[in-house]
Amino acid sequence: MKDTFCDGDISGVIVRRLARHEDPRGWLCEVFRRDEIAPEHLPAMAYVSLTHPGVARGPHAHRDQTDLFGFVGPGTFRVRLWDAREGSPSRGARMEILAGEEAPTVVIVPPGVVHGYRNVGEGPGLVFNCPNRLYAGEGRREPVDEIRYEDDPDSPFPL
Ligand SMILES: Cc1cn([C@H]2C[C@H](O)[C@@H](COP(=O)(O)OP(=O)(O)O[C@H]3O[C@H](C)C(=O)[C@H](O)[C@H]3O)O2)c(=O)[nH]c1=O
Repeated sequence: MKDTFCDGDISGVIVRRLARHEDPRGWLCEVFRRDEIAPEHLPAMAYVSLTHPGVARGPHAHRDQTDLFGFVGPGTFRVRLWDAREGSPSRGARMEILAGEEAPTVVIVPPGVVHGYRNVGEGPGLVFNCPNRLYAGEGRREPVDEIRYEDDPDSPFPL
């Protein structure tokens, strides 16, 4: 397992800062559009999770799934990604992104890229994900496509 990483862009990771359309009622952000997203990234489902202040989710990786994370608030997250993929042109690269209420952002994470995020705000934070694969497959009949590192005391992926 690769265990030394340097700051740098990770091949295939897309970070899209969202335009927030504000008016006296509040704001609106487009999250994704079929005419602006690669067909292979089109979502198969969506979920939303709430994370308490100071708490992290991940680091995880997927063998086949691409994640499309949306950080639009409430809350602020420190997102970290690592490229440990054999043969990747950016193997050894790591990225850190601050995202959430003040910086609405979509992060597209290709298969094999290790990723996770920590709520670095003062209150609970919401994140949604629109992955391109169904969780546990059709009818939830398949093994979950997920490699979890959070319980590895020697994990080279600190959140
Ligand atoms: C993702 C998912 C989870 N679940 C259930 C399974 C567990 O009973 C509970 C919590 O799931 P998990 O511990 O996997 O949640 P996280 O640790 O936040 O992981 C998620 O966020 C990290 C950053 C990831 O990258 C994973 O893709 C994603 O699983 O929700 C479902 O029922 N459907 C789903 O689509």
